Amino acid sequence: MAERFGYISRVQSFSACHRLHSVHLSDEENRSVYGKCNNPNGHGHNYKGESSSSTHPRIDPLTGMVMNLTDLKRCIEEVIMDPLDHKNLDRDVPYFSKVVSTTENVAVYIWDHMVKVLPPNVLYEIKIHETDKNIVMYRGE
Ligand SMILES: Nc1nc2c(c(=O)[nH]1)N=C([C@H](O)[C@H](O)COP(=O)(O)OP(=O)(O)OP(=O)(O)O)CN2
Ligand SMILES: [Zn+2]
Repeated sequence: MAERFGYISRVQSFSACHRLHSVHLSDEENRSVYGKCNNPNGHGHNYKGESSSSTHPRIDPLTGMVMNLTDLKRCIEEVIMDPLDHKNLDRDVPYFSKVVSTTENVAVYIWDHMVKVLPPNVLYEIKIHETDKNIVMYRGE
């Protein structure tokens, strides 16, 4: 039987607040760079994260799966929901105490933590919708 290849992905929404503020910039530079998003009291988002499988995942002929989506769900709970959902990213997540909580850096954070708990060569892309219009994709580069 010819080998088959498929792609899997799981979407998960999470809510968090943050403030765009870089420790490497002065207060005036922060205001200039981030504008309203530098408001000291922060603001919130209903983020939507999507974890997609690797570039060429084989469908196991015995199980019929690329990987069990239940395992991906458990990984998302551990890496995204537990540390990020209903949190203040800058105050509750140590990683963002020195890293500005842009959507790009949220995607990098999720990638760096998810790649440690998934089987090797499975994770292909993390896509984060910060708003309906602002979307970031990260592939581990
Ligand atoms: N490169 C990035 N730019 C911006 C980010 C980011 O993470 N990476 N984040 C923000 C702010 O967090 C902000 O909350 C999002 O911008 P905002 O203008 O509120 O969102 P929309 O563009 O969807 O708002 P509309 O007014 O409806 O267009 C800013 N920049
Ligand atoms: Zn924001």
